[in-house]
Amino acid sequence: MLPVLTDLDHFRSLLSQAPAVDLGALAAAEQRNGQLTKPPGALARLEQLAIWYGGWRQTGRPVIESPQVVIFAGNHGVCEQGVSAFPPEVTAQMVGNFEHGGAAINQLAALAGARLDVQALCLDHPTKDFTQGAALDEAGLMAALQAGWGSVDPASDLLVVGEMGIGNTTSAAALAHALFGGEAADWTGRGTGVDDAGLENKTRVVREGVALHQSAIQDGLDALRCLGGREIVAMAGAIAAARMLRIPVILDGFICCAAAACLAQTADGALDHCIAGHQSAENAHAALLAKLGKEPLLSLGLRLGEGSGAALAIQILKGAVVCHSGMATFAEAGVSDG
Ligand SMILES: O=C(O)c1ccc[n+]([C@@H]2O[C@H](COP(=O)([O-])O)[C@@H](O)[C@H]2O)c1
Ligand SMILES: Cc1cc2nc[nH]c2cc1C
Repeated sequence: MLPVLTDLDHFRSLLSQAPAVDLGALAAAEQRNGQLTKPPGALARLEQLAIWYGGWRQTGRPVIESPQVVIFAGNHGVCEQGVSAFPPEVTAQMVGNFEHGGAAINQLAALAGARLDVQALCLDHPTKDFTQGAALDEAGLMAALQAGWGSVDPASDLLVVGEMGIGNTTSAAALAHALFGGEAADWTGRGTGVDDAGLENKTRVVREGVALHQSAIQDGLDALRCLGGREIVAMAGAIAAARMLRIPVILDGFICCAAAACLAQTADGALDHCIAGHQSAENAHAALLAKLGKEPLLSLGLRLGEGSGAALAIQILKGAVVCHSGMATFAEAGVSDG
């Protein structure tokens, strides 16, 4: 059962005492892997994925039966600074599209056999423009965290979190810059497709926003309050809830990874139950994945968000797990093991 979140310090303490991978299950999965009818290591990364998944699911012979995809949507005051190629009303319009089954994620979640949930977070009340003040107050941060925390189905066995939010690559870039330093330009990309002048303006916005808040940011949760959008905060809440429930997570693109980075910069090892589904085309995603120590499963140049790359990667993880749990051992199949 998931505890009810009381306040931010409660969340911090839950993160720091989160369950670890089950070492017994990990050993059992490793042992089974060594007996399967293939040359040692021939399934390469698929073998490591299945063992990792079994460790978190606490079994040496895991199955994936009930994946869940949750998409959070939020609106961003920083759009007033002209940081996106699209207008903010597209966020609510796309929520309608998700609800009617017309978006890419609807197709990809269905293909992966995943349940899809959509949560629109106060779309009529954008966060404050973070170049003017903190994006959220503490109550707003808590509410969005709680929305994510409460969205995870305890009966699911794999989680993908996705997002929709015009302007959110600016917020994600600011979070990465605040958490990992460097220059604003290192973390700022074209998002939905701003031109060169747009990119320059967006980089200025990221630089100014981070300069305004840096002294107030001690950890990832401070960063989320100052610079985050509600959908980014909610993704962090859902990823943390999945950890409490021992549900492995596949991370999506740049914005999802910025949310995840806020957890990693709040408690060591907070992303041990996560793998990177893909590397998106957003400029800084590769650098962010490197900071997280995550190797993406796919690199298709996607830059859609919505959890789409991670939903596609469910199929890779399913492939790993069906081989691991369904293959015969050398002894069972009567194959000589060399
Ligand atoms: O997932 C990514 O890496 C990604 C890269 C570029 C754009 N997006 C999507 O595009 C939207 C944000 O782009 P922008 O230009 O409005 O900041 C948001 O809805 C994201 O889902 C997503
Ligand atoms: C149309 C559209 C669809 C999206 N899905 C995720 N982000 C998006 C941004 C736009 C602009």
